[in-house]
Amino acid sequence: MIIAVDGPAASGKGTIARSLARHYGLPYLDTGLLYRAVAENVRRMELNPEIEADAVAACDFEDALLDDPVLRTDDVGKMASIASVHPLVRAALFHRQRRFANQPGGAVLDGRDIGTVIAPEADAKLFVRATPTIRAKRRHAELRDNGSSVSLDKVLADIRARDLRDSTRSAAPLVAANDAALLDTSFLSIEASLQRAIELVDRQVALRAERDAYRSS
Ligand SMILES: Nc1ncnc2c1ncn2[C@@H]1O[C@H](COP(=O)(O)OP(=O)(O)O)[C@@H](O)[C@H]1O
Ligand SMILES: Nc1ccn([C@@H]2O[C@H](COP(=O)(O)OP(=O)(O)O)[C@@H](O)[C@H]2O)c(=O)n1
Repeated sequence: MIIAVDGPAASGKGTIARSLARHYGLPYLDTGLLYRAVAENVRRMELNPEIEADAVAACDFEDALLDDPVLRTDDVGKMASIASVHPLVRAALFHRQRRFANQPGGAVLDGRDIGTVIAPEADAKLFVRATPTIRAKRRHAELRDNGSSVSLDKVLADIRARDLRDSTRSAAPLVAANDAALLDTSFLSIEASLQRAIELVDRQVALRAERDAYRSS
């Protein structure tokens, strides 16, 4: 079973996707980390993420980079959003994500374009959202817990800028797939949003099974 979880920054998609993976016993990939690794590599190579050839040159990174806590910072998130605009960057990361999604037994992936581009055939798709202010408060608390002194205003401004860039780019923009179930976590606790996510996945999987049975009857 492939489960695609998409949504904007700090909507709760990672929390939900990780828990769905545990619940269904599936491997999990946070695809945002791949784009964050490219961004950090661009910085280390002293290249410019706005230049497509520079960003592409940074796509060849060591897997160990994915474990570096620096990838979780706000600045790297912003640079990732700049580098991920380029079609050739997305192409360079495409096969790795497809392979992960297509492994025997399936997988859970979260990102921006999982349900639309990486795994359009996914058995279940969620599009997770929450208001920008609530997302900024969550991300601010998270960054503060990790030792950052960034202000809430700056986090909110960064989230708004990232939403705009991610949803207006021409290559694989942030958009809900037509067949994705919407899950607004603004006023749900983590526990309640997980519960709802499991209900939505189970419902999509049951509907798909019914449809397949009908077609082959
Ligand atoms: N429903 C929720 N209520 C409160 N906090 C949440 C909720 N969902 C996630 N969080 C917290 O918000 C932060 C961002 O969540 P995360 O799952 O990493 O978002 P995303 O993967 O969409 O960027 C984390 O600190 C997480 O614990
Ligand atoms: N599948 C994906 C995942 C992330 N990204 C980009 O990478 C940036 C960082 O993604 P992320 O998922 O780690 O960010 P958060 O939602 O955790 O803040 C996003 O703002 C997107 O621009 C993407 O383009 N496609």
